[in-house]
Amino acid sequence: MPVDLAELTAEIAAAMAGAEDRGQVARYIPELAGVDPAQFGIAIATADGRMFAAGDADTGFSIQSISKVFALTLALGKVGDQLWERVGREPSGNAFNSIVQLEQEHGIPRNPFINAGAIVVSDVNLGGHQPRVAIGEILRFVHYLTGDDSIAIDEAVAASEGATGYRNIALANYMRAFGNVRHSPELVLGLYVHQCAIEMSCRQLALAGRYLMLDGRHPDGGRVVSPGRARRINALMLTCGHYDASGDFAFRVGIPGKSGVGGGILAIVPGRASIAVWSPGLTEAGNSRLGGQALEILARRTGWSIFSPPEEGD
Ligand SMILES: NC(=O)CC[C@H](N)C(=O)O
Repeated sequence: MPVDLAELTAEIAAAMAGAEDRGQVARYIPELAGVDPAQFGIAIATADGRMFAAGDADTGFSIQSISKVFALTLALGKVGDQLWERVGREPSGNAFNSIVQLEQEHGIPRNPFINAGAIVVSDVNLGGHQPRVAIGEILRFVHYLTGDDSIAIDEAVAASEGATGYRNIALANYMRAFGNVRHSPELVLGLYVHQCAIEMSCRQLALAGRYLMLDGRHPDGGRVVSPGRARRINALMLTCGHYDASGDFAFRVGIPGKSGVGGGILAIVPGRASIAVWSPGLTEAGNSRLGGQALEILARRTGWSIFSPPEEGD
């Protein structure tokens, strides 16, 4: 029998409201340290155009590394498969902000979803312009995907990370030394911290992810990316979207997902659903603790793991 998604989202939100171990809110970006960990939201946009939401699904949060999905989509649109000469496609097995592999691997980051890889993607998206121009382009892309022009950048979060992001400054400079960052690190990071500081609610994020469940199509009929590209972005989300906990996420949930240290996760069930969950407390690996648990329950109850055979009438 098909699952009632209205009931299920409400049930998951209620279970998460009472959860005791909620993880730790990110502290290394000062502006994020003050976010109330008691919050939880979930929103599901389905392929047939319905939306189910529960909990704090309309509260805005910092999407942080989830922005790497949209930035990657734009960069692939600009340089196509040439991007893969500068960024790999393998899980890193290291923390999101690790520098350790870069020396051995000649300044080529393992994948576009760790910070080093996303910084190279920002270098591509900068394309000789001022950060302001490239930031405008990413925001316009998100407006187009959601149909919501109210989505904006939280300038306080961007400034907070810009002032304290010493690891990212190190990563950008290190890759500059290898020639894999081509603009000034300061300009590239200007773009990077602003894209991370985009604020969205679960409902908005679920809308933004729809092209990835629809084989690259915009729900309004246009094409955002080719089917093959949508498939590959989903593959990268499954293998690299949760950093060194990507294997565990695939094991427990079995759905492509991209997390951010703001506590959000965007998860894509190809052909079925674009899901956003948010709870600010994180695991040690920097992924939303309750967000991961919520998706685990959702996948089990719906049979939406990509490793499950499709059920008739579902
Ligand atoms: N995992 C994340 O969300 C990291 C993004 C954050 N802006 C950083 O660069 O550290």
